[in-house]
Amino acid sequence: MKKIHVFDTTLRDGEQSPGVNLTTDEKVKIALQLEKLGVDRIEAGFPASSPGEIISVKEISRQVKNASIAALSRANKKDIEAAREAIKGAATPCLHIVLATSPIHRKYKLNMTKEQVLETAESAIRYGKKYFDNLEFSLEDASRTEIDFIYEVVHMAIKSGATVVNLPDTVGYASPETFGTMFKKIKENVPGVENILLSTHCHNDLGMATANTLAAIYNGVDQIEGTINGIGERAGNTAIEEVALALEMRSDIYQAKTDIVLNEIYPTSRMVSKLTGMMVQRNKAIVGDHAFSHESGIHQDGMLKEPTTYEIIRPEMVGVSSSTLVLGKHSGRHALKAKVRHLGYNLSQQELNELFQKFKALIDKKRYVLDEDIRLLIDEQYVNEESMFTLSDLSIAYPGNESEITVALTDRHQQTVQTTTRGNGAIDALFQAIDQSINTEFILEDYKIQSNSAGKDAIGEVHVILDNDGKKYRGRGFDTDIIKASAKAYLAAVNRFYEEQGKQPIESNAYKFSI
Ligand SMILES: CC(=O)SCCNC(=O)CCNC(=O)[C@H](O)C(C)(C)COP(=O)(O)OP(=O)(O)OC[C@H]1O[C@@H](n2cnc3c(N)ncnc32)[C@H](O)[C@@H]1OP(=O)(O)O
Ligand SMILES: CC(C)C(=O)C(=O)O
Ligand SMILES: [Mg+2]
Repeated sequence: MKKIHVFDTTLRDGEQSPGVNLTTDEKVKIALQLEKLGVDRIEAGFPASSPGEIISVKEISRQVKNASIAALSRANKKDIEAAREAIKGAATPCLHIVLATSPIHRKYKLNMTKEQVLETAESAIRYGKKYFDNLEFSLEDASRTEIDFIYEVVHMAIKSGATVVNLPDTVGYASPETFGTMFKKIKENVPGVENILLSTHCHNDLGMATANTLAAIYNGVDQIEGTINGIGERAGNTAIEEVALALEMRSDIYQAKTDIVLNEIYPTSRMVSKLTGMMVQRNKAIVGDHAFSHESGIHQDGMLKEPTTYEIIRPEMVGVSSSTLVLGKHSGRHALKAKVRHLGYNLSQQELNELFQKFKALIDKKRYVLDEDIRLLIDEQYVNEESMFTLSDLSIAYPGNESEITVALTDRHQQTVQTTTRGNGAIDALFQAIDQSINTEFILEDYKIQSNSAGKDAIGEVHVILDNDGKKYRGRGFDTDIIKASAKAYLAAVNRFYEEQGKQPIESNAYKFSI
């Protein structure tokens, strides 16, 4: 079996999904989980994009011990220096230089001739090689580049010292047939290609990212790039979990394997979804809620007789499991620990203790605590503990047919702000009250609510996207009370706003007191 190297770009291309802006702590958590998942290289970010990005990439480089850490850079010295500064502490750093090669990008974006593209790329690679043994060069928009020019650029990159050459389908334009042929031709026509890792990076604009990636593997690539849950720019990137499973299930075709630890897939997917706020589509392959559900009679009959009639992947294989252990009012820490393990999470003793307190609080409100409830409680623990504001009190009244909300928010300095507002419904009043408390106005661009477990007392999950001056902030909140879940989601987005801007709240006129 040929080994396929996995280059994860959840923290770089994945973070390019609109509205996703992870804090350093969140990025480190994801990076450590990606390492556990067994990816070979983690693209930690694009350091030249902001000083905050350099800090995050540095911290990831410090904490991740086994996986190689890559940083993206345009083909210029300034970007390369920023990348160098950010990943110099990594165990195995890798500089990733990108420059577009297609006629459209050359003409309209870069305003460069073919010769200028070659010269610019070569001098960037040679400059980068002074500091980095591992260097990847990407021909952005390769799938729309003339094949002869691809040969020239790939050859130049190899001669200049690139150790990985990546051919992305940047705009998701490729089809498996043409994309596979491109790699076959490169292997046949470019001298020295056998001495480097040939890589691919696909986007999902036509829903073919996984198919194109597999076609590339079939035609000889050594490395694939992608993200968890397929998040990323526009329609997203290749979903790593889909490729890993396709290779596992169809080794008869591809004769290739990744080092992905399959049963870490589901916990990783959950973590990425919760921290990015990007919900996984229910029918998404491998990690969607319905990926292993069987609804119709004939299928259920088949499953009962012999699961392989309708199930090609055992859910446990990817870390999805349901157990017969029922958690209730009288359950203790041992049962909770066993359930947590069964659900695919590894928690420290302190995390388990915190979860136990939350579990006991929930069982006072809910008759049965289901697997999904436990997952939500764990996911909620991922919320940044360093939040600017937390919800300390909330009450609702309906005087004269109007909705009136009183909300109390506590900041990091233990100052509490209390505001009472009326609105056109409880949610309108609630969000206005929060805006007034923090003296900042957000546009509510999206609001979604769903029940995540069964029963009238189920936990509600709310997602919001807020807009402030054109920038988007996502937030998520859980509670058995949906008004509280909405307040938590709104505050999670507000906290992201403050985190990103490094801002202090503006003094508000709301009633303020210390606790
Ligand atoms: C295919 C991909 O996903 S590539 C990664 C995309 N990711 C991102 O862009 C996220 C981070 N980006 C950013 O924060 C900003 O774009 C920055 C800080 C990098 C640059 O910001 P600005 O200096 O304001 O430039 P802006 O983004 O508006 O324009 C890009 C410039 O880089 C040039 N450029 C684009 N790609 C490259 C490249 N690979 N190498 C060299 N120059 C490039 C463009 O031609 C343009 O130059 P111009 O100003 O001379 O026309
Ligand atoms: C930086 C490159 C690899 C990229 O993201 C793309 O071309 O899509
Ligand atoms: Mg990309």
